[in-house]
Amino acid sequence: MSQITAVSRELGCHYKDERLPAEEGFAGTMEGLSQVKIAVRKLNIFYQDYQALHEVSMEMKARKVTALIGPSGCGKSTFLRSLNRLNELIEGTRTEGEVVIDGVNIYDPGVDVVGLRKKVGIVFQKPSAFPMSIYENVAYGPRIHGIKKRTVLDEIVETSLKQANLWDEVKDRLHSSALRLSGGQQQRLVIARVLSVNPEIILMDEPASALDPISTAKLEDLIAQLKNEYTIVIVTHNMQQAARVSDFTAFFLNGYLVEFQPTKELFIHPRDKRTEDYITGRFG
Ligand SMILES: Nc1ncnc2c1ncn2[C@@H]1O[C@H](COP(=O)(O)OP(=O)(O)OP(=O)(O)O)[C@@H](O)[C@H]1O
Repeated sequence: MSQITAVSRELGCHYKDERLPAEEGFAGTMEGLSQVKIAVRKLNIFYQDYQALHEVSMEMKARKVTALIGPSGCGKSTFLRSLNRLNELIEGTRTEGEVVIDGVNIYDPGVDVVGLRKKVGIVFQKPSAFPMSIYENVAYGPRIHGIKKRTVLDEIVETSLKQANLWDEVKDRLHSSALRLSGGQQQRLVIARVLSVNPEIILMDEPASALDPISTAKLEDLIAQLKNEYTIVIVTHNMQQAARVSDFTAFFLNGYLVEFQPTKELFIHPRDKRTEDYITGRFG
């Protein structure tokens, strides 16, 4: 099965080259009316003298999943990390342009970075449970933000684990080491940890790339649930995954945003030849 046929299956429709009628009426529907949560304007990012992103502008909508796709090294992770100012932890990086979240440019002087990273949580590729109990992994963030009362922490831990679809699997061993969990469980634990501090946006950098197919399916189900409450931006190498989980897809190439469209539109009617070449597997 070709890559594009596999993607078409996930979308429940057909790519134009498959010579079946493409779906119409995608743009301009309710999608167009949802609120913009993150607006990126003319973003340039440099590692020392190397420019990793060039004049990237795009808007991500509230309670939608936006997927970032593109070949290795095209700038997806750099872009993702710019959304909660994580790049500045890497020495020698420089950012120009604006990332406006709920009307505030997060690069303005005076922005509280700790508060920003609470509001915009991130999940990385490799599940990174802390070497402590399951309970303490989830209670860690709320404790740092000043919550001490045990009953409140208990409630946060339970709610976050339930939201991350992990509660039933761990409720009888909350005080055993998180490192004994499987990779898929650890990844959901990390998501519970992110949820425990009440974020509004969740960034995910290839969250399923180290997971087996069953854990990946669970994670994708979880993403579908979480978007009812959170705005999600996900980097993925897997186009079928982008087709399955996202509402919008951005295609990056060599540090440039080549195309950004509703996911179905991008996969059925790519506007740019380079997007078409990438999604049909001609390179990447
Ligand atoms: N810390 C760094 N120092 C210098 N250059 C970097 C650094 N991190 C990334 N780069 C460079 O910036 C460019 C974009 O990297 P980035 O990791 O954002 O791409 P990516 O699309 O996420 O790649 P991948 O899919 O392989 O993770 C690459 O050329 C990379 O080599």
